[in-house]
Amino acid sequence: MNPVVALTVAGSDSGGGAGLQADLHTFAAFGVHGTSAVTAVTVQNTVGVTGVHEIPPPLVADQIRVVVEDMRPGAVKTGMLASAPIIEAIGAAFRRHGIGRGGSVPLVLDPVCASMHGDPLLRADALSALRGLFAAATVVTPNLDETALLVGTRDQRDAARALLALGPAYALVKGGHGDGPRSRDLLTDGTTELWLDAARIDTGNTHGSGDTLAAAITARLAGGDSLPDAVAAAKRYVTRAVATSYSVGSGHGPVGHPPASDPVAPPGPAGPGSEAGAAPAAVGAS
Ligand SMILES: Nc1ncnc2c1ncn2[C@@H]1O[C@H](COP(=O)(O)OP(=O)(O)O)[C@@H](O)[C@H]1O
Ligand SMILES: Cc1ncc(COP(=O)(O)OP(=O)(O)O)c(N)n1
Repeated sequence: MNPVVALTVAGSDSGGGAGLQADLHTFAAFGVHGTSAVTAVTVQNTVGVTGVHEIPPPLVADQIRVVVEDMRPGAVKTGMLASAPIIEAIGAAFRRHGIGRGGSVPLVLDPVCASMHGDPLLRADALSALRGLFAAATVVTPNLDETALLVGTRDQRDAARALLALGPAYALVKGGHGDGPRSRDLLTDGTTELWLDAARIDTGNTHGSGDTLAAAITARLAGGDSLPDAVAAAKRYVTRAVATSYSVGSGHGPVGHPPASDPVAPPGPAGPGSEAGAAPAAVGAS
């Protein structure tokens, strides 16, 4: 049986811990075939980011086009988007190919602004372009540093409200960078609230945790989960990923990517991977 397909639109982390490398590891752990549109190449290791080379915007859009036309991803994730022109090219490509709200393919938007060391991964003048992409998202998944930049607050409920005003169907506001004993993330669509709670694991090796959470949501959405079910499965997965993190290099090591305990089932005979399912995938974008 052929696997379902997911697409990540993200930057490369030469250290292999975060970015599209973490996304592809996560997709594979869920049994999902991972594809990628590279937005930027970062010069990065466990200590920090020392260089960024942006990919020309038409080339980013073309990577999306060839993947979508040929392989029909069931869900799409965005990570490091680097600059306003790249974000605008991606937004146009998403509209053209029916990705995100208003289309048939769910979109998980992780608004990456900086690495865990504070190195910028988004140009300062690109914040408004990034906010402009939110209306296309099924869910946005910022951490509290990102909510401070995007909507001016670190309070999880206030941030979720302000994010939803920008148009995504759901906001998942991560609380993971605090110092408390729990790792609590808030998922809301403005009507219902779901707190995803796990014990904080005592480790400095959490590089790639945000990417892994968002990629796991994407994998489960590609398999047809509802958004709340996908987020619950992804939270369970990222907790295991942090629990299996390891030291490599002299800085913050990466989270592990163990096989998922609830992998995505391949599509049935009429699914998106079969000839009978050759129409564009419609897997519950909300
Ligand atoms: N030490 C930890 N123990 C358990 N869960 C963690 C830990 N660090 C992060 N997480 C979880 O990993 C996910 C990603 O969190 P976070 O590190 O805040 O993202 P980002 O990498 O975008 O900053 C969240 O669900 C968070 O609660
Ligand atoms: C190329 C690239 N993309 C994203 C990140 C950030 O990864 P994330 O998992 O959100 O967070 P940290 O691991 O940096 O806390 C990155 N570093 N590089």
